[in-house]
Amino acid sequence: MEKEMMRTSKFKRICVFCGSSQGKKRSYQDAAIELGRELVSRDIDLVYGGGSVGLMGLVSQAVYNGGRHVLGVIPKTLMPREITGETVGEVRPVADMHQRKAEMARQSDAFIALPGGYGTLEELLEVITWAQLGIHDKPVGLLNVDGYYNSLLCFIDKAVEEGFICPNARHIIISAPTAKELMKKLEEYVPRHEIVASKLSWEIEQLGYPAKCDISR
Ligand SMILES: C/C(=C\CNc1ncnc2c1ncn2[C@@H]1O[C@H](COP(=O)(O)O)[C@@H](O)[C@H]1O)CO
Repeated sequence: MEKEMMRTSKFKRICVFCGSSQGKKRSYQDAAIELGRELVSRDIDLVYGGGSVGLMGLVSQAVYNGGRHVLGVIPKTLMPREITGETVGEVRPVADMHQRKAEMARQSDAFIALPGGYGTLEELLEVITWAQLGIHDKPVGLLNVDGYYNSLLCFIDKAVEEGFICPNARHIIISAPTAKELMKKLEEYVPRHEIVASKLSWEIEQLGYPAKCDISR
């Protein structure tokens, strides 16, 4: 009870998308560990794609070492240790990649993408699209370590300029260079975009979303 009153964040669980590789620069690895520690310092639990490979292993180990709960959501096909390594904390096996993304989203109050490749980009763009459509109203953060995502952010600005993303929807992505700055922005985030359809009008059962969300607008 006392611990609950001292809670330093409005988020209970954050989903982190990140590379299954470590990347070439030490700064990417340091940022994954720093993000894990930042979540711990704010009493936030981790949801992620499971396993110990790449940045995924570093962020999950940092959160686990800090005493917070770690939930790895992993398709059964990727479960063999030789593919993804050991998962610390709780492992939730799911049937496929679609179920994994729905379950990671359902379990989390916000999303953060660290540097990564195709898998990370796909996960990030999907939760942004879902926010735009009104499937969820959870904040989406981009940890832009050493400017790794500058070209993606420029591309998104170009899409706004060219009329493919509406200016208010540009604000769905919250970016910052450090975990501390990003967490501060995520805590303060208020959606500005028009949603296409209310969360409740989506196929809630199919997407696995609870009828009521912890984070309200
Ligand atoms: C492809 C390789 C290993 C596969 N191992 C993975 N284990 C767990 N989760 C994974 C794996 N690969 C992708 N994911 C998910 O996508 C994101 C990382 O993908 P990226 O392409 O490396 O950015 C991550 O958030 C997971 O949810 C050999 O490297």
